[in-house]
Formats: sequence, C-alpha cells, structure tokens
Amino acid sequence: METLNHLPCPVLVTDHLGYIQSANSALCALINRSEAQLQLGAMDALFPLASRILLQTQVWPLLRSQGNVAEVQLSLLGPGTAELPVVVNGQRGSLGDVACYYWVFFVALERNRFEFELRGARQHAEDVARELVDSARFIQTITDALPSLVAYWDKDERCHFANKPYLEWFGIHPEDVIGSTLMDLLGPHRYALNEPYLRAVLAGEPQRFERSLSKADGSTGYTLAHYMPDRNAAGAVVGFFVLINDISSTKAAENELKLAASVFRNTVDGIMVTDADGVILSVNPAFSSITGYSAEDMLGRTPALLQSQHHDAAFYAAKAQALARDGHWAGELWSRRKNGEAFLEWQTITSIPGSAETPTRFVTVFNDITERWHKDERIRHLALHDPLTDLPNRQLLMERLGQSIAKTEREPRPLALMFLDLDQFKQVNDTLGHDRGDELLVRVAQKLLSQVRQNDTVARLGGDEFVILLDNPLSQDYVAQIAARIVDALHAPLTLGDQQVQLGASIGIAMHPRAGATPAELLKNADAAMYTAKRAGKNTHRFFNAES
Ligand SMILES: Nc1nc2c(ncn2[C@@H]2O[C@H](COP(=O)(O)OP(=O)(O)OP(=O)(O)O)[C@@H](O)[C@H]2O)c(=O)[nH]1
Repeated sequence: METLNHLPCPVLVTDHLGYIQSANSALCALINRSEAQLQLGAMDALFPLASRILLQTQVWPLLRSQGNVAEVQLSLLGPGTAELPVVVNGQRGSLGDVACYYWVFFVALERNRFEFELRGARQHAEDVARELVDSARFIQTITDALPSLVAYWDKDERCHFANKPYLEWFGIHPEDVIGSTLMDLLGPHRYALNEPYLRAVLAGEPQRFERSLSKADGSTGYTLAHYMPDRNAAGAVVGFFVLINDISSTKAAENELKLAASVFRNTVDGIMVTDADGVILSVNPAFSSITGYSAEDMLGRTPALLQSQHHDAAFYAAKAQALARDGHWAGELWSRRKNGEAFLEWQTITSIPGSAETPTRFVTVFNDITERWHKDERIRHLALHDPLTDLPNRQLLMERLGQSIAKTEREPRPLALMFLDLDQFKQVNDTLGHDRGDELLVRVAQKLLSQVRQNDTVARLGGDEFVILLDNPLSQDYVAQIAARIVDALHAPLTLGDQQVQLGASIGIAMHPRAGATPAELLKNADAAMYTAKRAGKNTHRFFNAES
C-alpha cells in the first residue's frame, strides 16, 4: 500500500463491508489521524451522520451493483469538529483474491481550484483555437482581397494555403487545393520550369523571378514571383511562401516606354521636348546630328537658338499663336545649324497637355529637308529656265509678265516688252561651229543682263530669240534708250576663241497696255515690231505701232 502514499489526493482502501484496510498519508494528514488509528476501523466513523446515511443508502448499493460511483459529495470529519467537504469516487478492486474498494477523495476546495484551472485551461485552449481560426480567417480575408497570388507550400510541396486570386488563376476549387502538390497544380511542363526555383527556395534561398504564366482561362499573364523560405525554430526550411504579382500591364507599359525611348534614340527625325515656357528638357541624337548642337548645348536653353534670319517676328508670333490655339503646328521652317548654315526643316510641334501630376510639354519633331528643297528647286529651276544660258524660259517669262500686268492693275505703271533676235546668227554657227554659237548665246545673255536692272527680266525663248521685260521704265524714251544701248552693246566686236565676231540684233518693243493687254498679245506684238526692225535694215529697234 506504500504506493498510495505517492498519490497527492487522499485515498482509502476498504473491504466489502467498509472496514478500513489502509489509508494513505494524504488522507491521514487531511483528517489528522495516523494510519494505525484508522486501520481496521469502519470507514463510516470518518464521516458525519448525514454523509454516513448517504454512504449506506446511496453509495454502497451503487458500488456493489455497478462496481463504481463517481463524484459523490460528502463530508469527512476533520480535526476537532470540522467537517471537510469532499467529492468521493469509489471503485471496486481486489487485494490478492479478496475483493476490496478504493475510495478517492477530492477535497472540495482543491477540487474547485483544480476545476477552475481546468476550466481556465479549457477556456484558454478555446481562445487559442478561436484565435487560430480567426487569424486563419483574417489571413484568408486579407489575402483574398489582394490582387496578388498568395500561397504556402510545405517542404514536400503540398499546399497549406492559397488565396482566392491564386485559386482563380489556376482554376482550382478551394476544396481541392489543400494537400494538393505543386506537380498536380502546375502539370509537368510548368513544374519543370519552376523546379530550379523550388529547389533553391527549399535550400533556403529566397527566389524572385519574372515569368509568363498561363491562366486557367487560357490567357497568359506576365508575372513577378517571389518564393520565400519558411524556417522552423531550429532554422530548417519547412516550406515556402509564394507571392505572385501579375505585372502584365506594368510590363506592357515598360515595353512601351522602352520602345518610345528606343524610337527617341534611333529615329532619324530630330526630337526636342520643351516645357510650357519653351525651355528645352531633352533632345535626341538625331537632333544633334541635324543641328550640330549637343544635348549639353541645348538643355536649359530655348529653341530661339536655332532661329534663322529667313523669317520675321510675325512668322514666329503666328506659329506660337497657332500652337496655343490648336495645340499643334506643322510647316516648313528655315533654321540655323551650330555652324551658322541655314537649313530647311519640316517641323511638327504638338503640345502634350499637363495634369496635376504631369506638367505641359511640347514635343517638336523635325527632319532636314534642305537637300530635298535644293533638288526641288533645281527641278523647278530647270523647268523654268533655259539650260544653255540659265535665263528664264518662255514659261517663266509669261508668268512674270502676267504678274507684272496684274500689278499694274493695282498700281498703274509702264511695262515694256522687248523682243530681240540676233542678226545673221546662222552664219556664226555655220562658220565657227555650233559650240561657238552656244558660247556666243551665253555671252549675249550676259550682255543683256548687264544692260537691265535687277527687277527686269531677260528671257531666252529659244534659238537666237531673247525677250526683255522692263518693269516700270521711266518713259518710252527711256525704253528707246535702253534698246539702243543693247543694240550697241551687242554690236561691239566679240572674241570667240581666236576669232573676232561682230553681231547685230533687231529689237521689237511692245508697251503695255497700248500694244497689248495680255502677255500673249504683248509678246506677239513685240515679235511683230522686231520683224519691222529687221525689215528696216536690222541692228535697230522698233516700237509696235498698231497702224503700221
Ligand atoms: N549654236 C546654237 N544655235 C542655235 C540654237 N538654237 C537655234 N540655233 C540656230 O540659230 C539660228 C537662228 O536662225 P535665224 O534667226 O533664222 O537666223 P539668222 O542668221 O539670225 O537670221 P536673221 O534673224 O534673219 O538675221 C539657226 O541657224 C538655228 O539653227 C542653239 O541653241 N545654239
């Protein structure tokens, strides 16, 4: 019975009649009796009357029939007259071959404390469990509301947690995800792609990688994934957290930006970005190669640095006004390179309206069309000039004549048209050759130009026929003087190679408007007057006279 003494609660062993076989030290201490005093006495003696009645009427019958009783509230006689409330549990047992009964007492006070502690522990466990449930729900709710995909996988690659976006991305039912493996989720192909990162994170290395990731709906998103190792208290990796962000739109925007930056760098068009005050914020390499100004030259300056002398202040003012009104301007513009050379550009300026976050910007895109302009000019020139002498041809002469006539309608003034034909030119060709004839025609052109003013026109109609348009000559006498001067100048001997040549010229003059109101009329009548001069003996001039 020694073992009973190790028990912290009071214990009594009786025979089937209730005689005490043994009592442990906890019981002896409780009721302040020695075991010897108790030995072989009736257990009833340990209880006050009320408890004894309960024992005999309730407890023993139950114990005999069932073999045990539990949680019976009785009182023990304590030291003096004290009654100690106890809770009694009885259990049938045996000592060798003899049946016996074990009685275990819980002192109510202790029992209450124990129960209190037990209740407290239970409450605590419930609270912890509730907290766990609450925190799981909290995490689930929070992560479900995130745009990111969140999951947790253990070291065996089994899923313990996945938020709603994660489930939706992969098209998994919430019930199916917990416990499923990564291989189940990803399939062999995607698993193989992810495997290096899995190995690395399970080896304790956080992973960050970008990847196209197909969705359950068949579309593909561009993602940025993070794998973060989860370690236990001992530092061993027990799983890993997954955080995936869909960065498709950021990536697309990034790609657009990259493309725009690449266009900015590589386009052959010059690009200049200014702020609302026209201060240059950036220029591209093509800008520098066209203008000769580096980015360092231009940043912080204004485009005024490029202005040429080709346009007046009104031009620039009109351009600024159109830009302010329409947010856009396009046109040709002469500008100046760093080396001072003028160049023609085709320029487009677009204003990019600002917002609260972004200020207004002006983007100027231009290309150098000087060369094309020169080519066009050359073509235009060739179309309107005589290739041999470079004098205006018939078409240009008629245009200018038309313009001059139109001008006289606004501000009346005299116009004289001289038709000049060389005398005996054929002979030059015949005797000196066609090349010498050409040379002579060029010399004649030069002589004619030297006889007239800047705003007069000397044209060659072809062969040895020239026309001179005198714009606003002082008088008919003045015209006659010029004609005589020209005849004299052409009559002066010329040296062609080693030959001396003396030419003559016949000039017919039509005065506007008397000798014709239209270019064609004037030309026809000047031609007629020239024939009159030829008939009069050549090397002279005649005015057109309608009566003659
Ligand atoms: N060298 C050269 N000769 C030309 C050119 N175009 C026309 N001719 C020649 O110029 C001559 C002009 O003819 P005409 O005006 O009838 O001859 P002309 O000898 O001046 O006769 P008159 O005017 O009556 O004095 C012709 O012999 C043409 O072949 C040219 O571009 N170069």
